[in-house]
Amino acid sequence: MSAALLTPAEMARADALTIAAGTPGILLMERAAAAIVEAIEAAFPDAVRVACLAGPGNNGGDAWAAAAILQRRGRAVAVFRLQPPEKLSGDAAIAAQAFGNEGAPLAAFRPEAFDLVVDGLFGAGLSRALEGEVAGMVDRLNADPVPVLSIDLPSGISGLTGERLGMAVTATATVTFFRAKPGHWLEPGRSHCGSVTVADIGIAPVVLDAIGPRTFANEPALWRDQLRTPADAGHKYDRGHAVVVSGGAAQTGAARLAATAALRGGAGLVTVLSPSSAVLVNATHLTAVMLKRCDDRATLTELLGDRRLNALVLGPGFGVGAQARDYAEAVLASEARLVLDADGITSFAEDPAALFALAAQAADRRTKGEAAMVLTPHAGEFKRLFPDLAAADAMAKPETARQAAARARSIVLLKGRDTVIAAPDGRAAINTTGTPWLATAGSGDVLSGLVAAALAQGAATFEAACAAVWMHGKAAEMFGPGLIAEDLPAMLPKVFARLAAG
Ligand SMILES: NC(=O)C1=CN([C@@H]2O[C@H](COP(=O)(O)OP(=O)(O)OC[C@H]3O[C@@H](n4cnc5c(N)ncnc54)[C@H](OP(=O)(O)O)[C@@H]3O)[C@@H](O)[C@H]2O)[C@@H](O)CC1
Ligand SMILES: Nc1ncnc2c1ncn2[C@@H]1O[C@H](COP(=O)(O)OP(=O)(O)O)[C@@H](O)[C@H]1O
Ligand SMILES: [K+]
Repeated sequence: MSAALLTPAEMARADALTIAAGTPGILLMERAAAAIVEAIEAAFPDAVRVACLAGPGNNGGDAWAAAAILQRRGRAVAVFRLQPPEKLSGDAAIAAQAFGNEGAPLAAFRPEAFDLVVDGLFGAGLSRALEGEVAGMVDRLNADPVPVLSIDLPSGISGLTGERLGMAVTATATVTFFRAKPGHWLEPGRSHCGSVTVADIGIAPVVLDAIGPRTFANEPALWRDQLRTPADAGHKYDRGHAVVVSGGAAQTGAARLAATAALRGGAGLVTVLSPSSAVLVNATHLTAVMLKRCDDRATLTELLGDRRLNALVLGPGFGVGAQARDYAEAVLASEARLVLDADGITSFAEDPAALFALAAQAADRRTKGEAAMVLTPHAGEFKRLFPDLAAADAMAKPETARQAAARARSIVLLKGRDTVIAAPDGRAAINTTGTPWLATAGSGDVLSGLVAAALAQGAATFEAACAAVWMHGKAAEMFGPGLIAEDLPAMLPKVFARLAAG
C-alpha cells in the first residue's frame, strides 16, 4: 500500500486513529516540524533569514513548531501569522506559545527580506478560496524569486482535487506527511508543489487497513506482480497475440505505431488487420509484425475464433462510423479484451449507452466480472462519451474517471499531463511519469499498443492499463527532449531494464 494516496478526509482519519492509539497530536506536530527542518537542512542549507508564514489551524502549528527548531539551530527566523498565539487553539496554540515571541501580523511580511519562506498558511483544512490580504500576499510571494517550502500542500491547493482555490502558493518544495495526497499529483496542484517529500511522522501503515484508500500513485508497486518476464523455456504464444486494426490506405501509420509498441511491450506475436485497400501499404512497412486482411465483421469474428488472439486495439486512424461500432461489438462478443481508442471512442458519441451495454455483457462473462475493455480517451474524447461527467467542474479527476468506469463497466484511462486510470470497483491511479514531449502526434497510438501488450501477456485489465501508462511516461522521461512517437517503442528495452533494477 506504499502507493496509496490519502484524501484530506482520509488523512484526518489516519491522524485520529494514531492519536486514539496513544500518540498525542502535539507529538505528531513536532515530528512534522522536525521533518520540515530536515528538508530545509538538505535543500536550503545556506538560507539564513527564514520567514515562517503561519495560518490559523494545525498547518500554522507546524510552521510555529518548525520556526522554534530553526531558531534553536541558529537561523534568523521571523513568524508572520494570521492569528496571534492567544487566539489559536489545540496543538497549534501549544506550538505557537512555545516559540519565544508573538510573531508579526501577515501584513508586515516582505518576501524580499528573506532567503527562504516556509508556507504554513493552509494545508488539509483549506475550505474556501484565498482572498483579501492573504491572496494579495500570495501574489507578491509568487512574484518574488525567494524559494518557498510549503508544509503539507502549497497554500491554496486542494489536497483532494489539486485545484487552485482562488490563488495558490507556487512552492519550490513541499513536505507532506505519511502519504502523498491526490492534490500533489493532480494538475494544477502538481505544478505548484515543486519537489515533493513524503515524511514519516510515526503513523503506522496499519491504519490504512481501516481507511481502505481507493486512490493510488501509479507506481510499479501497484502492478509489478502482474507483468511477466519470458519464461526460460517459454513459447511466444505464452506471451499472447495482440491485434491492431488498421484504417484505410491513407491512415495506416497509427495502427503500425500501436503494433510496434505492442510487440516491444512484450506481446509474443502482433498482427495488423488491414482492409484490402491498405494491405499493400501496410505490407511494405511491416517486418516482425504480421499482417492479415480483414474487410468485414464476419472475417473479424472468424479470426477471433482463434482464442490465442487475446487483445485487440481498435480506433487509431480507423475512421469514425458504423464499421468501428460493428468491430467493437464483435470483439466484445469474443474472449479477447479490447482497447478502444481515438476514432473507436468517437464512433459511439451518439450512443455511448450501447457501448457500455456491450462492455457490461463482456465483463459479466469474465471471471469476477473483470473489465473486458480499456477506454483511452483524452479530454475531448472523454466528453463525447461522458458529457455530464466532463461538465462537472468541481469533481476531482479520479472521481470523474471512477464514475465513468463504473458506468462503462470498463477501465477508463483518462489521458493528459495527469493521466488517471480508473476501474469500475472504484480504484483510481494517478500517473507519476511523463514529460510534455508526450504531447506529440501518435503518442496516444503507442500507448494503446502498450496496453494491448500487457493485456496480451495476461495482466489484469486495470493493472495492464496502469503499467502501460507508467512505461509510456518513463520512456519519454528516459528519451528526453526531441521525442516523437516512434522513439517510444525504441526506449522500451531501457524501461524494462529500469523496472527490473527495482
Ligand atoms: N491533525 C494532526 O494531528 C496533524 C496535522 N498536521 C498538519 O495539520 C494540517 C491540517 O490542519 P487543520 O485541519 O487545522 O487545517 P489547516 O490546513 O491548518 O487550515 C484550517 C484553518 O484554516 C482556515 N481556513 C481554511 N481555508 C481558509 C481560507 N481560504 N481563508 C482563510 N482561512 C481559511 C480554517 O477556517 P474555517 O474553515 O474553520 O473557518 C481553519 O481555521 C495539515 O495540513 C498538516 O500541516 C501535521 O501537524 C501532522 C499532524
Ligand atoms: N503536457 C503533457 N505532459 C505529459 N503527458 C502528456 C502531456 N500532454 C499529453 N500527454 C500524453 O501524451 C499522450 C497523447 O495522446 P493523444 O492525445 O491520444 O495523442 P495522439 O492522438 O496524437 O496520439 C497521452 O498519453 C497523454 O497523457
Ligand atoms: K501550506
